[in-house]
Amino acid sequence: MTSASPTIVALATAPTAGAVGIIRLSGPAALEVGRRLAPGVPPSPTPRHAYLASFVDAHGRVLDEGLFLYFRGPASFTGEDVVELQAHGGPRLLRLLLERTLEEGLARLATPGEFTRRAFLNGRIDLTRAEAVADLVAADSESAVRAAAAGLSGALTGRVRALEEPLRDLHADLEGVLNFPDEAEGADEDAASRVQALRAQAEALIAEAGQGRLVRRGARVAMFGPVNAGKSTLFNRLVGEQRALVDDEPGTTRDALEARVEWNGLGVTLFDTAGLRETPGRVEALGIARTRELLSGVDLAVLVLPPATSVEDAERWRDEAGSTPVLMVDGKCDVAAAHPLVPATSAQTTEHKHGADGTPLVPMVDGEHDVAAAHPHAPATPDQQRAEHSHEVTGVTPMHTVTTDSSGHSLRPGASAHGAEHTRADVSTPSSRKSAVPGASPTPPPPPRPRVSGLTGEGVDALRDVLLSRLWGAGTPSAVALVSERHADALRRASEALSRAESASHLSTLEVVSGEVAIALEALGELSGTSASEALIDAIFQRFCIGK
Ligand SMILES: Nc1nc2c(c(=O)[nH]1)N(C=O)[C@@H](CNc1ccc(C(=O)N[C@@H](CCC(=O)O)C(=O)O)cc1)CN2
Ligand SMILES: Nc1nc2c(ncn2[C@@H]2O[C@H](COP(=O)(O)OP(=O)(O)OP(=O)(O)O)[C@@H](O)[C@H]2O)c(=O)[nH]1
Ligand SMILES: [Mg+2]
Repeated sequence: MTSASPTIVALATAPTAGAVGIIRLSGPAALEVGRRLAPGVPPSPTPRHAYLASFVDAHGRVLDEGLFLYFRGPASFTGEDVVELQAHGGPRLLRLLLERTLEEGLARLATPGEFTRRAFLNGRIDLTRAEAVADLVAADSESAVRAAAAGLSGALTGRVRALEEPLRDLHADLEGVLNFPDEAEGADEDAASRVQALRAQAEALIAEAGQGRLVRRGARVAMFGPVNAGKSTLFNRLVGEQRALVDDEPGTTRDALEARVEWNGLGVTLFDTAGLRETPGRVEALGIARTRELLSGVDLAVLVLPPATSVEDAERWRDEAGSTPVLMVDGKCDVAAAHPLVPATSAQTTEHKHGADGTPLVPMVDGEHDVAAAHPHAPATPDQQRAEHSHEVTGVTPMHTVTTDSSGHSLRPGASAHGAEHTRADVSTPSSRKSAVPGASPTPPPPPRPRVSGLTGEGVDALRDVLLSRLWGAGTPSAVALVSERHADALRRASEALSRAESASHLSTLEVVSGEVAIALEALGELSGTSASEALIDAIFQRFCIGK
Protein backbone atom coordinates (compact mmCIF):
# COMPACT_ATOMS: atom_id res chain seq x y z
CA MET A 1 0.00 0.00 0.00
CA THR A 2 2.82 2.37 0.89
CA SER A 3 4.44 2.57 -2.53
CA ALA A 4 1.19 2.64 -4.52
CA SER A 5 -0.57 5.37 -2.59
CA PRO A 6 -0.62 8.91 -3.91
CA THR A 7 1.05 11.64 -1.90
CA ILE A 8 -1.40 13.62 0.17
CA VAL A 9 -1.19 17.08 1.67
CA ALA A 10 -3.27 19.12 4.10
CA LEU A 11 -3.10 21.86 6.63
CA ALA A 12 -2.46 20.08 9.93
CA THR A 13 -3.35 23.07 12.11
CA ALA A 14 -6.60 25.00 12.46
CA PRO A 15 -7.44 27.25 9.49
CA THR A 16 -7.37 30.39 11.64
CA ALA A 17 -4.58 32.73 12.61
CA GLY A 18 -2.16 31.16 15.06
CA ALA A 19 1.48 31.34 16.07
CA VAL A 20 2.44 28.44 13.83
CA GLY A 21 0.69 26.69 10.96
CA ILE A 22 1.74 23.27 9.72
CA ILE A 23 1.42 21.82 6.25
CA ARG A 24 1.87 18.08 6.28
CA LEU A 25 2.67 15.79 3.36
CA SER A 26 2.62 11.99 3.35
CA GLY A 27 3.54 9.58 0.58
CA PRO A 28 6.35 8.76 -1.83
CA ALA A 29 6.63 12.29 -3.26
CA ALA A 30 6.54 14.06 0.12
CA LEU A 31 10.23 14.91 0.13
CA GLU A 32 10.29 16.05 -3.49
CA VAL A 33 7.29 18.31 -3.11
CA GLY A 34 8.51 19.65 0.25
CA ARG A 35 11.90 20.53 -1.20
CA ARG A 36 10.30 22.51 -4.06
CA LEU A 37 8.98 24.88 -1.42
CA ALA A 38 12.16 24.72 0.65
CA PRO A 39 15.00 24.40 -1.91
CA GLY A 40 17.62 25.14 0.73
CA VAL A 41 17.01 21.78 2.41
CA PRO A 42 19.56 19.11 1.33
CA PRO A 43 18.37 16.37 -1.06
CA SER A 44 18.81 13.70 1.62
CA PRO A 45 17.86 15.48 4.82
CA THR A 46 18.52 13.92 8.17
CA PRO A 47 15.23 12.40 9.34
CA ARG A 48 13.63 14.15 12.31
CA HIS A 49 16.01 17.07 12.11
CA ALA A 50 14.44 20.51 12.18
CA TYR A 51 15.88 22.56 9.31
CA LEU A 52 15.34 26.32 9.36
CA ALA A 53 14.45 27.10 5.74
CA SER A 54 12.97 29.72 3.45
CA PHE A 55 9.67 28.72 1.85
CA VAL A 56 9.49 30.16 -1.66
CA ASP A 57 6.95 30.63 -4.46
CA ALA A 58 7.30 29.32 -8.03
CA HIS A 59 9.64 32.23 -8.88
CA GLY A 60 11.87 31.71 -5.90
CA ARG A 61 10.44 34.67 -4.01
CA VAL A 62 10.40 34.12 -0.27
CA LEU A 63 6.97 33.67 1.28
CA ASP A 64 8.04 32.73 4.77
CA GLU A 65 10.84 31.40 6.90
CA GLY A 66 9.97 28.25 8.79
CA LEU A 67 10.96 24.78 9.93
CA PHE A 68 11.24 21.79 7.63
CA LEU A 69 10.87 18.33 9.10
CA TYR A 70 11.40 15.01 7.34
CA PHE A 71 10.34 11.59 8.66
CA ARG A 72 11.54 8.69 6.53
CA GLY A 73 8.96 5.92 6.20
CA PRO A 74 8.19 3.64 7.85
CA ALA A 75 9.37 5.55 10.94
CA SER A 76 6.65 8.17 10.73
CA PHE A 77 3.12 8.78 11.91
CA THR A 78 1.61 7.33 8.72
CA GLY A 79 4.33 4.77 8.05
CA GLU A 80 5.10 6.60 4.79
CA ASP A 81 7.57 9.38 4.02
CA VAL A 82 6.26 12.46 5.82
CA VAL A 83 7.34 16.09 5.44
CA GLU A 84 6.15 18.98 7.57
CA LEU A 85 6.44 22.62 6.71
CA GLN A 86 6.04 24.55 9.93
CA ALA A 87 5.29 28.10 8.86
CA HIS A 88 3.93 31.19 10.56
CA GLY A 89 0.26 30.78 11.24
CA GLY A 90 -1.31 33.21 8.77
CA PRO A 91 -4.31 31.67 7.01
CA ARG A 92 -3.66 33.39 3.67
CA LEU A 93 0.05 32.54 3.75
CA LEU A 94 -0.75 28.91 4.49
CA ARG A 95 -3.18 28.76 1.58
CA LEU A 96 -0.47 30.05 -0.75
CA LEU A 97 1.94 27.39 0.52
CA LEU A 98 -0.71 24.68 0.23
CA GLU A 99 -1.51 25.68 -3.36
CA ARG A 100 2.20 25.50 -4.13
CA THR A 101 2.36 21.87 -2.99
CA LEU A 102 -0.42 21.00 -5.44
CA GLU A 103 1.02 22.84 -8.43
CA GLU A 104 3.01 20.06 -10.10
CA GLY A 105 0.29 17.45 -9.59
CA LEU A 106 2.59 15.32 -7.46
CA ALA A 107 0.33 15.58 -4.44
CA ARG A 108 -3.39 15.86 -3.87
CA LEU A 109 -5.43 17.19 -0.98
CA ALA A 110 -6.04 14.64 1.76
CA THR A 111 -9.57 13.52 2.57
CA PRO A 112 -10.80 13.76 6.19
CA GLY A 113 -8.88 11.39 8.42
CA GLU A 114 -6.67 10.17 5.59
CA PHE A 115 -3.37 10.57 7.47
CA THR A 116 -4.67 8.55 10.40
CA ARG A 117 -6.29 6.08 8.03
CA ARG A 118 -2.91 5.47 6.44
CA ALA A 119 -1.37 5.04 9.88
CA PHE A 120 -3.99 2.33 10.46
CA LEU A 121 -3.64 0.68 7.04
CA ASN A 122 0.15 0.65 7.42
CA GLY A 123 -0.14 -1.04 10.80
CA ARG A 124 1.16 1.89 12.86
CA ILE A 125 -1.96 1.97 15.05
CA ASP A 126 -5.02 -0.24 15.35
CA LEU A 127 -8.59 0.92 14.91
CA THR A 128 -9.38 1.62 18.57
CA ARG A 129 -6.26 3.78 18.86
CA ALA A 130 -7.13 5.63 15.67
CA GLU A 131 -10.53 6.31 17.19
CA ALA A 132 -8.82 7.55 20.35
CA VAL A 133 -7.03 10.14 18.19
CA ALA A 134 -10.44 11.47 17.09
CA ASP A 135 -11.72 11.33 20.67
CA LEU A 136 -8.72 13.31 21.86
CA VAL A 137 -9.27 16.03 19.27
CA ALA A 138 -12.97 16.21 20.16
CA ALA A 139 -12.45 16.03 23.95
CA ASP A 140 -13.89 19.04 25.75
CA SER A 141 -13.42 18.08 29.37
CA GLU A 142 -10.42 16.92 31.35
CA SER A 143 -11.87 13.45 31.86
CA ALA A 144 -12.51 13.14 28.12
CA VAL A 145 -8.92 14.14 27.41
CA ARG A 146 -7.52 11.67 29.93
CA ALA A 147 -9.74 8.81 28.83
CA ALA A 148 -8.87 9.39 25.16
CA ALA A 149 -5.17 9.65 26.03
CA ALA A 150 -5.41 6.27 27.77
CA GLY A 151 -7.06 4.92 24.62
CA LEU A 152 -4.24 6.30 22.49
CA SER A 153 -1.76 4.52 24.74
CA GLY A 154 -3.61 1.31 24.00
CA ALA A 155 -5.84 0.84 27.07
CA LEU A 156 -8.83 -0.39 25.10
CA THR A 157 -6.63 -2.18 22.58
CA GLY A 158 -5.13 -4.15 25.45
CA ARG A 159 -8.49 -5.19 26.81
CA VAL A 160 -9.74 -6.25 23.40
CA ARG A 161 -6.56 -8.22 22.89
CA ALA A 162 -7.03 -9.91 26.26
CA LEU A 163 -10.31 -11.14 24.86
CA GLU A 164 -9.24 -11.87 21.32
CA GLU A 165 -6.11 -13.90 22.01
CA PRO A 166 -7.60 -16.52 24.37
CA LEU A 167 -10.57 -16.76 22.03
CA ARG A 168 -8.26 -17.43 19.11
CA ASP A 169 -6.50 -20.10 21.17
CA LEU A 170 -9.84 -21.68 21.98
CA HIS A 171 -10.80 -21.64 18.33
CA ALA A 172 -7.52 -23.32 17.42
CA ASP A 173 -8.09 -25.98 20.08
CA LEU A 174 -11.60 -26.69 18.83
CA GLU A 175 -10.50 -26.86 15.21
CA GLY A 176 -7.65 -29.11 16.30
CA VAL A 177 -10.04 -31.58 17.90
CA LEU A 178 -12.30 -31.44 14.85
CA ASN A 179 -9.53 -31.96 12.31
CA PHE A 180 -7.10 -34.14 14.24
CA PRO A 181 -9.25 -35.95 16.79
CA ASP A 182 -6.41 -38.25 17.87
CA GLU A 183 -3.62 -35.74 18.39
CA ALA A 184 -5.76 -33.05 19.96
CA GLU A 185 -7.89 -35.28 22.10
CA GLY A 186 -9.29 -33.51 25.15
CA ALA A 187 -8.37 -29.99 24.05
CA ASP A 188 -12.07 -29.11 24.01
CA GLU A 189 -12.76 -30.38 27.51
CA ASP A 190 -13.06 -27.06 29.26
CA ALA A 191 -14.50 -25.25 26.23
CA ALA A 192 -17.73 -24.35 27.99
CA SER A 193 -16.03 -22.70 30.96
CA ARG A 194 -13.54 -20.89 28.73
CA VAL A 195 -16.38 -19.54 26.63
CA GLN A 196 -18.22 -18.48 29.75
CA ALA A 197 -15.25 -16.60 31.18
CA LEU A 198 -14.63 -14.76 27.92
CA ARG A 199 -18.25 -13.83 27.61
CA ALA A 200 -18.17 -12.32 31.11
CA GLN A 201 -15.17 -10.25 30.05
CA ALA A 202 -16.99 -9.01 26.96
CA GLU A 203 -20.03 -8.11 29.05
CA ALA A 204 -17.85 -6.15 31.48
CA LEU A 205 -16.55 -4.05 28.60
CA ILE A 206 -20.03 -3.50 27.23
CA ALA A 207 -21.11 -2.28 30.66
CA GLU A 208 -18.55 0.52 30.40
CA ALA A 209 -20.17 1.97 27.29
CA GLY A 210 -22.56 4.09 29.35
CA GLN A 211 -19.70 5.68 31.23
CA GLY A 212 -17.80 6.13 27.99
CA ARG A 213 -20.73 8.06 26.60
CA LEU A 214 -20.94 10.21 29.71
CA VAL A 215 -17.26 11.07 29.52
CA ARG A 216 -17.23 11.64 25.78
CA ARG A 217 -20.21 13.91 25.47
CA GLY A 218 -20.58 15.04 29.07
CA ALA A 219 -23.50 14.52 31.41
CA ARG A 220 -26.84 16.28 30.90
CA VAL A 221 -28.60 17.54 33.99
CA ALA A 222 -31.86 19.52 34.07
CA MET A 223 -33.40 21.56 36.87
CA PHE A 224 -37.15 21.23 36.96
CA GLY A 225 -40.07 21.71 39.30
CA PRO A 226 -42.99 23.96 40.08
CA VAL A 227 -42.92 27.63 39.14
CA ASN A 228 -41.05 29.95 41.44
CA ALA A 229 -39.22 27.12 43.24
CA GLY A 230 -35.88 28.84 42.77
CA LYS A 231 -34.67 26.74 39.83
CA SER A 232 -33.10 29.61 37.91
CA THR A 233 -31.44 31.01 41.02
CA LEU A 234 -29.93 27.60 41.75
CA PHE A 235 -28.96 27.15 38.10
CA ASN A 236 -27.08 30.46 38.21
CA ARG A 237 -25.29 29.36 41.38
CA LEU A 238 -24.23 26.06 39.85
CA VAL A 239 -23.05 27.76 36.66
CA GLY A 240 -21.27 30.47 38.61
CA GLU A 241 -22.79 33.41 36.76
CA GLN A 242 -26.10 35.18 36.33
CA ARG A 243 -27.19 33.36 33.20
CA ALA A 244 -30.90 32.99 33.82
CA LEU A 245 -33.43 35.68 34.63
CA VAL A 246 -34.78 35.49 38.15
CA ASP A 247 -37.98 37.08 39.38
CA ASP A 248 -40.63 36.50 42.00
CA GLU A 249 -43.27 36.33 39.30
CA PRO A 250 -44.14 32.67 38.67
CA GLY A 251 -43.44 31.59 35.12
CA THR A 252 -40.34 33.74 34.61
CA THR A 253 -38.40 31.12 32.70
CA ARG A 254 -40.09 30.32 29.42
CA ASP A 255 -37.43 28.73 27.24
CA ALA A 256 -34.94 26.15 28.41
CA LEU A 257 -31.47 27.57 28.97
CA GLU A 258 -28.27 25.60 28.94
CA ALA A 259 -24.76 26.10 30.26
CA ARG A 260 -21.68 23.96 30.19
CA VAL A 261 -19.63 23.40 33.30
CA GLU A 262 -16.86 21.00 34.27
CA TRP A 263 -17.02 19.32 37.68
CA ASN A 264 -14.11 17.15 38.84
CA GLY A 265 -13.09 16.87 35.21
CA LEU A 266 -16.50 15.66 34.08
CA GLY A 267 -18.21 17.83 31.46
CA VAL A 268 -21.75 18.67 32.52
CA THR A 269 -24.42 20.47 30.50
CA LEU A 270 -26.89 22.06 32.88
CA PHE A 271 -30.39 23.02 31.82
CA ASP A 272 -32.77 25.47 33.43
CA THR A 273 -36.39 24.88 32.44
CA ALA A 274 -39.77 26.55 32.53
CA GLY A 275 -41.54 25.89 35.82
CA LEU A 276 -44.48 23.52 35.82
CA ARG A 277 -48.02 24.61 36.59
CA GLU A 278 -51.49 23.72 35.52
CA THR A 279 -52.84 26.87 33.94
CA PRO A 280 -50.04 28.66 32.18
CA GLY A 281 -50.48 31.17 29.42
CA ARG A 282 -50.01 30.13 25.83
CA VAL A 283 -46.28 30.87 25.57
CA GLU A 284 -45.61 29.42 28.98
CA ALA A 285 -47.40 26.23 27.96
CA LEU A 286 -45.00 25.90 25.05
CA GLY A 287 -42.16 26.26 27.54
CA ILE A 288 -43.62 23.54 29.76
CA ALA A 289 -43.93 21.21 26.79
CA ARG A 290 -40.29 21.86 26.10
CA THR A 291 -39.42 21.08 29.72
CA ARG A 292 -41.04 17.67 29.40
CA GLU A 293 -39.28 16.94 26.15
CA LEU A 294 -35.96 17.96 27.63
CA LEU A 295 -36.47 15.91 30.77
CA SER A 296 -36.84 12.75 28.73
CA GLY A 297 -33.38 13.20 27.25
CA VAL A 298 -31.20 14.06 30.23
CA ASP A 299 -29.11 11.77 32.41
CA LEU A 300 -30.45 13.22 35.62
CA ALA A 301 -33.33 15.56 36.49
CA VAL A 302 -33.07 17.72 39.60
CA LEU A 303 -36.48 18.38 41.09
CA VAL A 304 -36.29 21.67 43.00
CA LEU A 305 -38.99 21.75 45.67
CA PRO A 306 -40.14 24.93 47.35
CA PRO A 307 -40.44 24.91 51.14
CA ALA A 308 -43.49 23.17 52.57
CA THR A 309 -44.05 20.93 49.58
CA SER A 310 -46.05 17.89 50.59
CA VAL A 311 -44.71 14.45 49.83
CA GLU A 312 -47.63 13.82 47.53
CA ASP A 313 -46.95 16.91 45.49
CA ALA A 314 -43.27 16.08 45.31
CA GLU A 315 -44.13 12.66 43.92
CA ARG A 316 -46.44 14.19 41.38
CA TRP A 317 -43.76 16.56 40.14
CA ARG A 318 -41.34 13.68 40.02
CA ASP A 319 -43.60 11.83 37.62
CA GLU A 320 -43.08 14.62 35.09
CA ALA A 321 -39.59 13.23 34.51
CA GLY A 322 -40.95 9.90 33.25
CA SER A 323 -38.24 7.29 33.30
CA THR A 324 -35.38 9.75 33.76
CA PRO A 325 -33.70 9.39 37.17
CA VAL A 326 -34.69 12.19 39.53
CA LEU A 327 -32.85 13.80 42.41
CA MET A 328 -35.15 15.78 44.70
CA VAL A 329 -33.73 18.79 46.49
CA ASP A 330 -35.31 21.05 49.08
CA GLY A 331 -34.87 24.56 47.73
CA LYS A 332 -34.89 27.92 49.51
CA CYS A 333 -33.57 26.21 52.63
CA ASP A 334 -32.73 29.62 54.07
CA VAL A 335 -36.46 30.14 54.63
CA ALA A 336 -37.39 26.49 54.98
CA ALA A 337 -36.57 26.47 58.70
CA ALA A 338 -39.57 28.67 59.28
CA HIS A 339 -41.76 26.42 57.11
CA PRO A 340 -41.08 22.79 57.95
CA LEU A 341 -42.14 20.15 55.46
CA VAL A 342 -45.79 19.36 55.49
CA PRO A 343 -46.24 16.29 57.72
CA ALA A 344 -46.03 12.95 56.01
CA THR A 345 -49.28 11.51 54.86
CA SER A 346 -50.34 8.15 53.61
CA ALA A 347 -49.02 6.81 50.40
CA GLN A 348 -52.44 5.43 49.84
CA THR A 349 -54.04 8.71 48.97
CA THR A 350 -51.27 9.62 46.58
CA GLU A 351 -51.88 6.57 44.52
CA HIS A 352 -55.59 7.19 44.40
CA LYS A 353 -55.04 10.40 42.58
CA HIS A 354 -52.82 9.01 39.88
CA GLY A 355 -54.85 8.82 36.72
CA ALA A 356 -53.75 6.12 34.34
CA ASP A 357 -53.24 8.74 31.70
CA GLY A 358 -50.64 10.74 33.54
CA THR A 359 -50.05 13.28 36.15
CA PRO A 360 -52.20 16.08 37.43
CA LEU A 361 -50.21 19.24 37.80
CA VAL A 362 -52.36 20.74 40.50
CA PRO A 363 -51.40 19.64 43.98
CA MET A 364 -54.23 18.00 45.86
CA VAL A 365 -55.67 19.75 48.85
CA ASP A 366 -54.43 18.55 52.18
CA GLY A 367 -57.89 17.53 53.34
CA GLU A 368 -57.63 14.42 51.26
CA HIS A 369 -54.75 13.09 53.28
CA ASP A 370 -56.55 12.59 56.54
CA VAL A 371 -56.72 8.80 56.32
CA ALA A 372 -53.00 8.56 56.84
CA ALA A 373 -52.97 8.21 60.57
CA ALA A 374 -55.59 5.51 60.47
CA HIS A 375 -53.67 3.37 58.03
CA PRO A 376 -51.81 0.69 59.97
CA HIS A 377 -49.12 0.25 57.35
CA ALA A 378 -48.54 3.90 56.64
CA PRO A 379 -44.86 4.67 56.39
CA ALA A 380 -43.63 6.45 59.46
CA THR A 381 -41.38 8.99 57.85
CA PRO A 382 -41.38 10.95 54.65
CA ASP A 383 -38.15 9.19 53.71
CA GLN A 384 -39.65 5.76 53.95
CA GLN A 385 -42.58 6.92 52.01
CA ARG A 386 -40.34 8.36 49.39
CA ALA A 387 -38.40 5.14 49.10
CA GLU A 388 -41.61 3.39 48.39
CA HIS A 389 -42.72 5.83 45.76
CA SER A 390 -39.53 6.56 43.95
CA HIS A 391 -39.40 4.81 40.63
CA GLU A 392 -39.40 1.11 41.14
CA VAL A 393 -36.35 -0.70 40.02
CA THR A 394 -36.72 -4.21 41.20
CA GLY A 395 -40.44 -4.67 41.17
CA VAL A 396 -40.29 -5.84 44.75
CA THR A 397 -42.91 -4.24 46.95
CA PRO A 398 -41.51 -3.58 50.40
CA MET A 399 -43.10 -6.00 52.84
CA HIS A 400 -43.56 -3.70 55.74
CA THR A 401 -44.94 -0.79 53.80
CA VAL A 402 -47.31 -2.46 51.42
CA THR A 403 -49.29 0.08 49.50
CA THR A 404 -52.79 -0.96 48.73
CA ASP A 405 -55.79 0.60 47.14
CA SER A 406 -59.25 0.22 48.60
CA SER A 407 -59.67 -3.20 47.05
CA GLY A 408 -56.56 -4.40 48.79
CA HIS A 409 -54.50 -4.88 45.67
CA SER A 410 -50.94 -3.86 45.56
CA LEU A 411 -50.74 -0.62 43.65
CA ARG A 412 -47.56 -1.35 41.78
CA PRO A 413 -48.19 -4.74 40.24
CA GLY A 414 -46.46 -3.94 36.99
CA ALA A 415 -43.43 -2.29 38.46
CA SER A 416 -41.00 -4.83 37.12
CA ALA A 417 -42.38 -4.46 33.63
CA HIS A 418 -41.57 -0.80 33.36
CA GLY A 419 -38.76 -0.74 35.84
CA ALA A 420 -35.96 -1.82 33.58
CA GLU A 421 -35.29 1.70 32.39
CA HIS A 422 -34.61 2.89 35.88
CA THR A 423 -31.91 0.42 36.74
CA ARG A 424 -29.41 2.34 34.66
CA ALA A 425 -28.84 5.33 36.84
CA ASP A 426 -31.35 5.43 39.64
CA VAL A 427 -28.47 4.30 41.72
CA SER A 428 -29.24 5.47 45.16
CA THR A 429 -32.42 3.53 45.75
CA PRO A 430 -32.49 0.02 44.35
CA SER A 431 -30.51 -1.61 47.13
CA SER A 432 -32.84 -0.26 49.76
CA ARG A 433 -35.79 -1.73 47.95
CA LYS A 434 -34.12 -5.03 47.32
CA SER A 435 -33.38 -5.44 50.98
CA ALA A 436 -37.07 -5.18 51.72
CA VAL A 437 -37.52 -8.77 50.51
CA PRO A 438 -38.74 -10.98 53.38
CA GLY A 439 -35.85 -12.28 55.38
CA ALA A 440 -33.46 -9.64 54.15
CA SER A 441 -31.93 -7.06 56.45
CA PRO A 442 -34.12 -4.07 57.28
CA THR A 443 -34.38 -1.23 54.79
CA PRO A 444 -31.67 1.36 55.38
CA PRO A 445 -33.03 4.88 55.30
CA PRO A 446 -32.56 6.55 51.93
CA PRO A 447 -30.07 9.41 51.87
CA PRO A 448 -31.62 12.68 53.02
CA ARG A 449 -32.65 15.13 50.34
CA PRO A 450 -30.02 17.79 49.75
CA ARG A 451 -31.07 21.17 51.15
CA VAL A 452 -29.98 24.16 49.13
CA SER A 453 -30.43 27.85 48.86
CA GLY A 454 -29.68 29.40 45.52
CA LEU A 455 -29.98 32.75 47.22
CA THR A 456 -27.31 32.29 49.91
CA GLY A 457 -25.36 29.48 48.25
CA GLU A 458 -25.88 27.20 51.22
CA GLY A 459 -25.67 23.52 50.31
CA VAL A 460 -24.71 24.20 46.70
CA ASP A 461 -21.26 22.60 46.92
CA ALA A 462 -22.74 19.58 48.66
CA LEU A 463 -25.41 19.35 45.96
CA ARG A 464 -22.72 19.32 43.30
CA ASP A 465 -21.06 16.39 45.05
CA VAL A 466 -24.34 14.51 45.26
CA LEU A 467 -25.01 15.17 41.57
CA LEU A 468 -21.58 13.90 40.65
CA SER A 469 -21.93 10.74 42.65
CA ARG A 470 -25.40 10.12 41.23
CA LEU A 471 -24.03 10.59 37.72
CA TRP A 472 -20.87 8.75 38.22
CA GLY A 473 -20.78 6.74 41.40
CA ALA A 474 -17.37 6.03 42.85
CA GLY A 475 -14.16 6.14 40.88
CA THR A 476 -12.79 8.72 38.50
CA PRO A 477 -14.25 9.49 35.09
CA SER A 478 -10.83 9.75 33.51
CA ALA A 479 -10.05 6.11 34.32
CA VAL A 480 -12.81 4.78 32.08
CA ALA A 481 -12.22 2.92 28.84
CA LEU A 482 -13.94 4.89 26.10
CA VAL A 483 -16.18 2.13 24.81
CA SER A 484 -18.19 3.68 21.99
CA GLU A 485 -21.54 2.54 20.63
CA ARG A 486 -19.66 0.97 17.75
CA HIS A 487 -17.46 -0.98 20.13
CA ALA A 488 -20.41 -1.99 22.29
CA ASP A 489 -22.27 -3.19 19.21
CA ALA A 490 -19.40 -5.42 18.09
CA LEU A 491 -18.90 -6.66 21.64
CA ARG A 492 -22.59 -7.46 21.92
CA ARG A 493 -22.46 -9.55 18.77
CA ALA A 494 -19.38 -11.33 20.11
CA SER A 495 -21.11 -11.95 23.43
CA GLU A 496 -24.23 -13.32 21.74
CA ALA A 497 -22.16 -15.69 19.64
CA LEU A 498 -20.37 -16.85 22.80
CA SER A 499 -23.68 -17.40 24.50
CA ARG A 500 -24.78 -19.58 21.60
CA ALA A 501 -21.44 -21.36 21.74
CA GLU A 502 -22.02 -22.08 25.39
CA SER A 503 -25.43 -23.67 24.82
CA ALA A 504 -24.07 -25.52 21.81
CA SER A 505 -21.32 -27.01 23.95
CA HIS A 506 -24.03 -28.79 25.95
CA LEU A 507 -26.51 -29.57 23.24
CA SER A 508 -24.83 -29.61 19.88
CA THR A 509 -21.78 -30.66 17.94
CA LEU A 510 -18.30 -29.28 18.29
CA GLU A 511 -18.58 -27.84 14.77
CA VAL A 512 -21.37 -25.62 15.94
CA VAL A 513 -19.42 -24.45 18.99
CA SER A 514 -16.38 -23.70 16.88
CA GLY A 515 -18.51 -21.89 14.32
CA GLU A 516 -19.94 -19.59 16.96
CA VAL A 517 -16.48 -18.92 18.41
CA ALA A 518 -15.38 -17.93 14.90
CA ILE A 519 -18.30 -15.50 14.67
CA ALA A 520 -17.29 -13.96 18.00
CA LEU A 521 -13.71 -13.60 16.75
CA GLU A 522 -14.92 -11.92 13.61
CA ALA A 523 -16.94 -9.41 15.66
CA LEU A 524 -13.94 -8.66 17.89
CA GLY A 525 -11.84 -8.15 14.79
CA GLU A 526 -14.03 -5.18 13.98
CA LEU A 527 -12.77 -3.50 17.13
CA SER A 528 -9.08 -3.80 16.46
CA GLY A 529 -9.65 -3.53 12.73
CA THR A 530 -8.28 -6.94 11.81
CA SER A 531 -11.62 -7.87 10.26
CA ALA A 532 -13.10 -4.46 9.55
CA SER A 533 -14.77 -3.94 6.19
CA GLU A 534 -13.82 -1.14 3.83
CA ALA A 535 -17.22 0.46 4.49
CA LEU A 536 -16.69 0.41 8.25
CA ILE A 537 -13.23 1.93 7.90
CA ASP A 538 -14.64 4.62 5.62
CA ALA A 539 -17.34 5.43 8.14
CA ILE A 540 -14.85 5.73 10.98
CA PHE A 541 -12.36 7.97 9.25
CA GLN A 542 -14.93 10.22 7.67
CA ARG A 543 -15.68 11.52 11.15
CA PHE A 544 -12.17 12.94 11.34
CA CYS A 545 -11.32 16.43 10.22
CA ILE A 546 -9.20 17.22 7.19
CA GLY A 547 -5.51 17.10 7.96
CA LYS A 548 -5.91 14.53 10.76
N1 LIG B 1 4.32 18.31 14.30
C1 LIG B 1 3.55 17.28 14.58
N2 LIG B 1 3.10 17.10 15.81
C2 LIG B 1 2.29 16.04 16.09
C3 LIG B 1 1.95 15.10 15.09
C4 LIG B 1 2.45 15.31 13.78
O1 LIG B 1 2.17 14.53 12.86
N3 LIG B 1 3.24 16.39 13.58
N4 LIG B 1 1.12 14.03 15.41
C5 LIG B 1 0.32 13.38 14.51
O2 LIG B 1 -0.77 12.92 14.79
C6 LIG B 1 1.00 13.64 16.81
C7 LIG B 1 2.22 12.86 17.21
N5 LIG B 1 2.13 11.52 16.70
C8 LIG B 1 3.16 10.87 16.10
C9 LIG B 1 3.15 9.49 16.16
C10 LIG B 1 4.16 8.77 15.61
C11 LIG B 1 5.21 9.41 15.00
C12 LIG B 1 6.38 8.65 14.46
O3 LIG B 1 7.28 9.22 13.88
N6 LIG B 1 6.39 7.35 14.64
C13 LIG B 1 7.43 6.46 14.19
C14 LIG B 1 8.67 6.58 15.04
C15 LIG B 1 8.44 6.24 16.47
C16 LIG B 1 9.62 6.56 17.38
O4 LIG B 1 10.62 7.09 16.94
O5 LIG B 1 9.49 6.24 18.56
C17 LIG B 1 6.91 5.05 14.18
O6 LIG B 1 5.83 4.82 14.71
O7 LIG B 1 7.60 4.21 13.60
C18 LIG B 1 5.21 10.81 14.91
C19 LIG B 1 4.17 11.52 15.47
C20 LIG B 1 0.84 14.87 17.64
N7 LIG B 1 1.85 15.88 17.34
N1 LIG C 1 -35.25 33.02 50.16
C1 LIG C 1 -34.96 32.52 48.98
N2 LIG C 1 -35.52 33.00 47.87
C2 LIG C 1 -35.18 32.46 46.69
C3 LIG C 1 -34.25 31.41 46.60
N3 LIG C 1 -34.11 31.05 45.31
C4 LIG C 1 -34.92 31.87 44.62
N4 LIG C 1 -35.56 32.72 45.44
C5 LIG C 1 -36.53 33.76 45.06
O1 LIG C 1 -37.68 33.11 44.53
C6 LIG C 1 -38.16 33.80 43.40
C7 LIG C 1 -38.18 32.88 42.19
O2 LIG C 1 -36.86 32.50 41.87
P1 LIG C 1 -36.47 31.87 40.46
O3 LIG C 1 -35.08 31.40 40.56
O4 LIG C 1 -36.82 32.81 39.38
O5 LIG C 1 -37.48 30.65 40.45
P2 LIG C 1 -37.81 29.64 39.25
O6 LIG C 1 -38.06 28.33 39.84
O7 LIG C 1 -36.76 29.72 38.21
O8 LIG C 1 -39.16 30.24 38.71
P3 LIG C 1 -39.86 30.09 37.27
O9 LIG C 1 -38.85 30.31 36.23
O10 LIG C 1 -40.89 31.12 37.29
O11 LIG C 1 -40.45 28.71 37.25
C8 LIG C 1 -37.26 35.00 43.20
O12 LIG C 1 -37.85 36.10 43.84
C9 LIG C 1 -36.00 34.60 43.92
O13 LIG C 1 -35.25 35.68 44.40
C10 LIG C 1 -33.65 30.91 47.81
O14 LIG C 1 -32.83 29.99 47.83
N5 LIG C 1 -34.05 31.50 48.96
MG1 LIG D 1 -36.83 30.21 36.26
